[in-house]
Amino acid sequence: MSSIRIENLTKRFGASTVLDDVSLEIGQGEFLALLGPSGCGKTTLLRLVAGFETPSAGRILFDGVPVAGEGWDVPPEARNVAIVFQSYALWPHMTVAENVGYPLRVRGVKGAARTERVAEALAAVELPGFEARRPAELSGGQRQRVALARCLAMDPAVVLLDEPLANLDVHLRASMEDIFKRFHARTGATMVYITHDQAEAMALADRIAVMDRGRIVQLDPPAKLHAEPQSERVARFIGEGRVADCRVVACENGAARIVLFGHEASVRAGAETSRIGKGRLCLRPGDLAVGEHGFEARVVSSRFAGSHAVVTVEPLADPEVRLAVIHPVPLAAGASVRVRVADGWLLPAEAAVPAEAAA
Ligand SMILES: Nc1ncnc2c1ncn2[C@@H]1O[C@H](COP(=O)(O)OP(=O)(O)OP(=O)(O)O)[C@@H](O)[C@H]1O
Repeated sequence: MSSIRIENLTKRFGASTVLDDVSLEIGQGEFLALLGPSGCGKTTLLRLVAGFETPSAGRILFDGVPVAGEGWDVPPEARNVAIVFQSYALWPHMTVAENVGYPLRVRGVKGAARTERVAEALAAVELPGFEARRPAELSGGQRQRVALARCLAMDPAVVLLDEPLANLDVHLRASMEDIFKRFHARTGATMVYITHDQAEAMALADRIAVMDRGRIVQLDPPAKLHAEPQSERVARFIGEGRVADCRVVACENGAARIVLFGHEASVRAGAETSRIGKGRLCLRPGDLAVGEHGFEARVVSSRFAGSHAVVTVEPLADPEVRLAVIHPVPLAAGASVRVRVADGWLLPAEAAVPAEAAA
């Protein structure tokens, strides 16, 4: 396993800057997810780490040793990096055992030693006994597990995964998430995992780097990212967050009293935040409750989600705002309700600009 240090990395293609002064440290054996909308630069960052692209500025170090930038350009094969793509990239003419054993063959591992390592890798991804099959005889999930087993056999220091579950259905994704976790525990490899699926990133990663237009806009463990978004953009991107204007009447030691649509409520704030006046509040569906108290609102629509419903409401005090509320059952459109603020997160002051104005 290697630590990865990315320093002021910029990548331009012609006139467009695809990565803009990105700095990031990934610890030895850490599982880091790169999360962001299509085109934000995730794959480009991964390709730079792998060595398929060279930086326009900045540098990349593995275990403190430069591999790219400022005159350094260690080729991909010398970086001990394995890559798992969504397309699996298995050789169709080879058996599963030959595919998994290929990196070992290249390194000169022969005979029983190779057979043993292949069997071990296949057991780790729960495909024992599949050695003689060809990729065409496998399901999508099984192919992806063979690709992982090939990675495992290589014993890489760094594993880069580019949306490896994108081609799989929902059920397979869940079971593959478990396999990735076990794979990570077994190899101890440093893993960088690209996804635009936040649930996947939350389920797998130690930390998540949220990217937006070539920059990292927040880097935090999943729970903190969800609970304490540092900008309006992240607040909206993660966990169906909605943002509304509020008035802060008291704020200290991580707790704030706010007035939202004429009603007072207690919410969370950054420990260092102490201000009163105008504020912007991030509200997740689970932060609100329909009941006997709270601000008046009208139900716009309801979406049934299995164990509960997500009800969209518009406050009477500001019908432009749409908020989502978790409720046991769907509610009829047009119904009058009261909504209580049970929790919420006061966005840091520097984030209190509308997303459009910040764009
Ligand atoms: N070789 C290239 N030449 C020119 N532009 C490129 C090249 N590679 C990527 N880009 C551009 O860089 C931007 C970022 O692309 P990148 O593939 O890194 O995004 P991404 O976040 O991985 O997106 P997705 O989730 O859709 O894969 C895009 O606008 C893309 O068109």
